[in-house]
Amino acid sequence: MDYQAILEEIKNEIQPFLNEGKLANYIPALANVDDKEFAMSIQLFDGTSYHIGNHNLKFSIQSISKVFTFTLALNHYGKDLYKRVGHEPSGNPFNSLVQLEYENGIPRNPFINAGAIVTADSLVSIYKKNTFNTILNFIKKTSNDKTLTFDEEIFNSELAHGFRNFALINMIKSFNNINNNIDDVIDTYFKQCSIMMNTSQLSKSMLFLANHGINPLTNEEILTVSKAKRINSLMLTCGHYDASGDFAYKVGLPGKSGVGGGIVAVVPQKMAICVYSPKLNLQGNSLVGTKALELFTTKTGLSIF
Ligand SMILES: NC(=O)CC[C@H](N)C(=O)O
Repeated sequence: MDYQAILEEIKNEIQPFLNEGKLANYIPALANVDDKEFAMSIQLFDGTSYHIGNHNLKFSIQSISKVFTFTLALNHYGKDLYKRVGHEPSGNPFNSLVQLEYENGIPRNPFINAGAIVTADSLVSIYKKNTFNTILNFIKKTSNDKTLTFDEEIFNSELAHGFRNFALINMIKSFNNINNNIDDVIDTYFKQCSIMMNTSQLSKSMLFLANHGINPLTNEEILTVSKAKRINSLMLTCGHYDASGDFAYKVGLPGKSGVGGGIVAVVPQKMAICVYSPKLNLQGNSLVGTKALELFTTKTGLSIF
């Protein structure tokens, strides 16, 4: 298949949609980006990659980081982790508080903010003050890239404006589902969200999920087959919050979005894809990113269905 030609077609066809959607300005530093930006990368198992747009432009990975932290936590705790965070879609916005009280501080899944905060807490229990470094090193390993860093300004901006996340963590703590100091946990969570990557690095970093847990570029086992299956299914059912059904319907791939405008998607046994465009739809997922992935699976037939 001529992937480069397909990427060119997609770039042409998404042009009208670049005017739609809205930047995530509830974290003020996230709005300091060119809102018409578009980039897309495809990474195959043999090391070949295809790109369109500004694939060297780094953006804040935001909730895409939740895939990495959940992978780390699942590796460490196994099934016990599900006592503290579930694996059902929430049907609610990513930062919603309502369900959490009814459900006694047990977040529905690890990809909504509440679930990612509990996941971060579970990692702080193991790695203490070294938690963020452990997360960053893990992403460096999966992407085979030692240069990754986080953006201090975005981190501080979220720390200063993350009222929702402070409400979530306090509510969860009141149900005894946070074991560590709130500031240490929230610090870890905001830092992981502020990690900066481009579409090329992110597509590489997700390859292990397309290959039964083994990074095909390094042959390193990141996860067992069974755990890789679980994470893919969580990405399919929960990776786009209350638009997960819509994403599965239109795109038909396990995927994870972030409010920084990135989306990663996994084509089992074949490739990982990342697309970036910062303006978001109403559910907080990249509007053009979703459209581009829909065009990709329509043109190539490469959906899981
Ligand atoms: N959906 C997202 O990417 C949300 C992450 C963001 N840091 C927040 O907590 O609000």
